[in-house]
Amino acid sequence: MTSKEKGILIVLSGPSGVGKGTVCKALRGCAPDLVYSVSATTRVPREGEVDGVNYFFKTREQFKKLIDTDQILEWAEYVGNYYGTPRQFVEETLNSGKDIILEIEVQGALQVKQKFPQGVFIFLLPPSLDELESRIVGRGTESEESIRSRMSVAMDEFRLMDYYDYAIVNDKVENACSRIQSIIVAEHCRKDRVFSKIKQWMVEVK
Ligand SMILES: Nc1ncnc2c1ncn2[C@@H]1O[C@H](COP(=O)(O)OP(=O)(O)OP(=O)(O)O)[C@@H](O)[C@H]1O
Ligand SMILES: Nc1nc2c(ncn2[C@@H]2O[C@H](COP(=O)(O)O)[C@@H](O)[C@H]2O)c(=O)[nH]1
Repeated sequence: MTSKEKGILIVLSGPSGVGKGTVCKALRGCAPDLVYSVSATTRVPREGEVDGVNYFFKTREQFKKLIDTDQILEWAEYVGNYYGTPRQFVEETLNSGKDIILEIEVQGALQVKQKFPQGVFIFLLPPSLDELESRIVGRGTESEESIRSRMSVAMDEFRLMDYYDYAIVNDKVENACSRIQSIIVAEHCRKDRVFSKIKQWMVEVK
């Protein structure tokens, strides 16, 4: 019997406002087979955000219960709110052979790296710090205080970039998208991933 090859877990991190969400949205068009993890958060929804689509919006009590019942793969507190990845959806997607992308901040990414060292960790960079700030400001969703906190957290995040496998610049959304797609294609060709399939052939032929 042939065992199904598992999908690849991809983590996309980068400072707030760099364009992770925008790039992921564009990826949906050019990489339709990629599955997107929807996180849980205690943050209040922004205008237009839909529960279950952008996030699963939770109270602090509900979020803590998810942690206590082992339903969260990783979680972190970011600028006063909790964010976490529902575990079951990620595991089921990988077991079904599909690739999944998690758009999460660095503390959570490091937890994922411990649990899935074979995952692919991508850090998205802005073309410059000025451009980063003008993207957060231009989005128009954050208070001045939140913008300051997010810019300050960004500096801590840059320090942890070394834990990532790839760093790509989001100069233009289409460039960032095609860079991520190239990484995914290359990762599928890594000999250790391909070799596990060949080993299965060897077992079958014996
Ligand atoms: N390549 C780009 N060039 C110019 N503007 C961009 C680019 N990518 C994203 N933006 C703009 O930057 C702003 C922030 O983008 P986005 O919300 O996707 O960032 P994010 O990294 O997901 O932020 P957060 O982590 O806070 O959710 C948006 O207004 C978006 O339109
Ligand atoms: N550790 C996790 N971080 C997450 C998750 N979902 C989103 N995030 C990150 O939080 C910040 C802020 O997001 P925002 O929507 O309030 O702007 C950003 O860096 C996201 O990538 C998660 O499940 N775990």
